[in-house]
Amino acid sequence: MGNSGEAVRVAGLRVERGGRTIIDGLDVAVPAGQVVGLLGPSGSGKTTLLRAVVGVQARVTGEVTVLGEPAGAPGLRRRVGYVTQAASVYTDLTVVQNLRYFAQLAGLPHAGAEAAVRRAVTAVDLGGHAKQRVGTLSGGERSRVSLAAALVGDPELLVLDEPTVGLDPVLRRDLWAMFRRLAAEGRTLLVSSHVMDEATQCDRLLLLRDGALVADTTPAELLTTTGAPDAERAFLALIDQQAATSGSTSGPAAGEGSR
Ligand SMILES: Nc1ncnc2c1ncn2[C@@H]1O[C@H](COP(=O)(O)OP(=O)(O)OP(=O)(O)O)[C@@H](O)[C@H]1O
Repeated sequence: MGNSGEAVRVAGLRVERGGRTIIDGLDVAVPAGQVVGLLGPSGSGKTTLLRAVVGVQARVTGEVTVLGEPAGAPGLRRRVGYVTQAASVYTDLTVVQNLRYFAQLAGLPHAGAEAAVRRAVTAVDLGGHAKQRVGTLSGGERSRVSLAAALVGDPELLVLDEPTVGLDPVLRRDLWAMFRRLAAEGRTLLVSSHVMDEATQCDRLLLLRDGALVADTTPAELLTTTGAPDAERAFLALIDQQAATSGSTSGPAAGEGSR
């Protein structure tokens, strides 16, 4: 992984979407081999940042370095797995057919592909649905197929945009256990969520609000610095603190439109 232990480095990132500046001068690093949670309210810029990391976001300025290469570089295609919020798999194919296709895209040799597909199906607990057409799966099952599609090529960096939305507590727990396992094996996971209790499962937390970093911390540090009893209240406390200190200088920090 090299690159001084960083999987991702973002420097001076600025992103415009629909004529608005969504992110304005963001600096942040994601250490390699960790599960890093990207948390923040709806509209805070999580997806935009993830898209910049994966290299699919237009109108980006600044530097985004991923596994030592510029974001979106062709050499990263097989090293980075990205799971979007909307399931991006083929509804007319079965689970296994989808995964075989993604294995091919990832350039896996035929011999290794079947084993990789089986591993991915097991990892997301879809063994019982392997031969089912994706179009007939439930929403949660379908999003797990997307996750499996990203896992099948065994990428070094997994960028997951709210992978646990719509999943029941047991599945969420199991998926987080899998994220932890993947990190223990040396992979890096950048996972967005607005479920604050998921924060406790991360090694590091990046808290985003209005496209700016409110905190780059650990779950334990977040609780001690704020004195809050849980991640949700800690986040709210940080927002209040920030609004109190920066409200007069940085515009609408405590105002309406931040959702
Ligand atoms: N194509 C676009 N044109 C204009 N504004 C956009 C566009 N795409 C996103 N935005 C705005 O950019 C901001 C950040 O959006 P983004 O999807 O990154 O937020 P998010 O934190 O991922 O939100 P959520 O948790 O709801 O998915 C939002 O205010 C959104 O309305």
